Amino acid sequence: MNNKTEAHVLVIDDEPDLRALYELTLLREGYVVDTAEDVAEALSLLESQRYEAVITDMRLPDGSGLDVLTWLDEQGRPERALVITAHGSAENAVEALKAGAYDYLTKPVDLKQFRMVVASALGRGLPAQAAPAPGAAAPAPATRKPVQRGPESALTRLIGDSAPMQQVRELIQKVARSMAPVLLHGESGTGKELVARSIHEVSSRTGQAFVAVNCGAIPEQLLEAEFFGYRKGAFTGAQEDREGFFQAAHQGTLFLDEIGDLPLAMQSKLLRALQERSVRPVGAVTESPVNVRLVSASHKDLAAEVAAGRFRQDLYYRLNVICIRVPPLRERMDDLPLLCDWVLRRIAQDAGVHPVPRLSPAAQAQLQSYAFPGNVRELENLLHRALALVASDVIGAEDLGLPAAGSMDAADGDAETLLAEAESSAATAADSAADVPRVAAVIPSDLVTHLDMVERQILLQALETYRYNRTAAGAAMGLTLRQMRYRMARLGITVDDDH
Ligand SMILES: Nc1ncnc2c1ncn2[C@@H]1O[C@H](COP(=O)(O)OP(=O)(O)OP(=O)(O)O)[C@@H](O)[C@H]1O
Repeated sequence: MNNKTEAHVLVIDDEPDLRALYELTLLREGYVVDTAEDVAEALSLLESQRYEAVITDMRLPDGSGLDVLTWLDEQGRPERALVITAHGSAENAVEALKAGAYDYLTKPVDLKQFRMVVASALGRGLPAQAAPAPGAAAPAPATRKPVQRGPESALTRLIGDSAPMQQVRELIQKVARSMAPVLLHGESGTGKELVARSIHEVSSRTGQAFVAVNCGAIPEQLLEAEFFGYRKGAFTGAQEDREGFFQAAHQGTLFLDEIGDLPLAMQSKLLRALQERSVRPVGAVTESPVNVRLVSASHKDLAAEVAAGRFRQDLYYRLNVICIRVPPLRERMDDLPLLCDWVLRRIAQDAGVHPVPRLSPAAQAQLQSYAFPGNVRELENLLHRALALVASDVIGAEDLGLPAAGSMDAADGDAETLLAEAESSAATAADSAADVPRVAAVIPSDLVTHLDMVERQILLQALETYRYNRTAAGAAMGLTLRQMRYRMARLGITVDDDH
């Protein structure tokens, strides 16, 4: 029995047997329980009493569980809501999460899972049997990104006051209050992992594990073992029990980066684990429940991947309950001074350099006019390199190793400074196409992604120039319509009509 709790829980269900079953299960856990059989009775109890959690059936005689959720939201009530949905009704579950439910359970309710989900909603420890198998080794570190734990929280490290970043921050705070899966969409280097980590740290799971996995970095034949663990002797080389990412992230958050890279077979297994909330290690006979909050990310347009048959629609639906778009740096250039400042301070501190070097006005102007196809990661690399090369404590434009003016059109306000500073001819908007090969003046940390981004920019530019006529835009670059279609699909570019 859980003795640290006197939590009040309200159960709403019109079936007397189920109501009694839930009540009894919760009483055994040491909670104080009230029950209601419809929306009206539930609301009258809620008006006179605060609860820590409300568990409601979706279908009720005088309305729906969503009515209770809406009421709680409108009243600004702090109760965490759990919704019980009919079996196979993914729509209901997604709808409930979008309406603000903390989590959902599917009928027929598995009592072990029921206890686990309620405990999680109440921020309590979980039943012992839900924990990973005792003695199981942690997953192979090679496939886990190192956890960077600094004194500052991830949210504090997420620099930027621009409107798009403020929006991202608000969404982080909002989604951290529930268990709803979150899909982060954004180009490489925009800070998706930092956002995922922030969601974890703001949520009640903060003291637990945050496990970050790059799905594209794991060989296909190892995926199942890495995700779900394995038992000793399951295959040659399995010399001990080993837990997978799911067990390692138990009670915490699992961040699946580049989820679009998972092969279809693994997508099915992942979907099953999410639906059942339990995993079966390779070579094990039974499944064990896991309580994991999932955040996934992709730089690909997953909807386009679904349309192309490369990503399971049902999995996409499950992952994409809440989508946060992490904007590219070029869409939030207002944040550049703050970011430069922060990055320079950090690099100088790590390198023991005093005083922290500053950027000359010319260097600032040049950065401001650069497109940053590799986003914040590219900015970091660029400043790292500049700091290593600079002889004084002022970083000049020449230390950045960028073309005289970036691959993007010079920002209006900076054009004069750029003209004055650049020794070579200044770029104008008309020069930008000719500048493209110079985008890689700084050696990219990930060439393939970098080239994809460059290609994407060129295709978009051509499409815009030719009013989204793919045949004309393709022809201008020596591509047939077929080749153009292929490249656009690969890079997730869509246009409305088939021109
Ligand atoms: N808003 C930001 N403030 C401060 N640092 C940031 C910000 N966004 C990104 N960074 C830094 O940029 C680097 C790349 O960020 P991160 O790994 O989160 O990007 P990502 O979108 O997950 O990239 P990828 O898709 O390639 O994995 C990290 O060092 C991160 O700390």
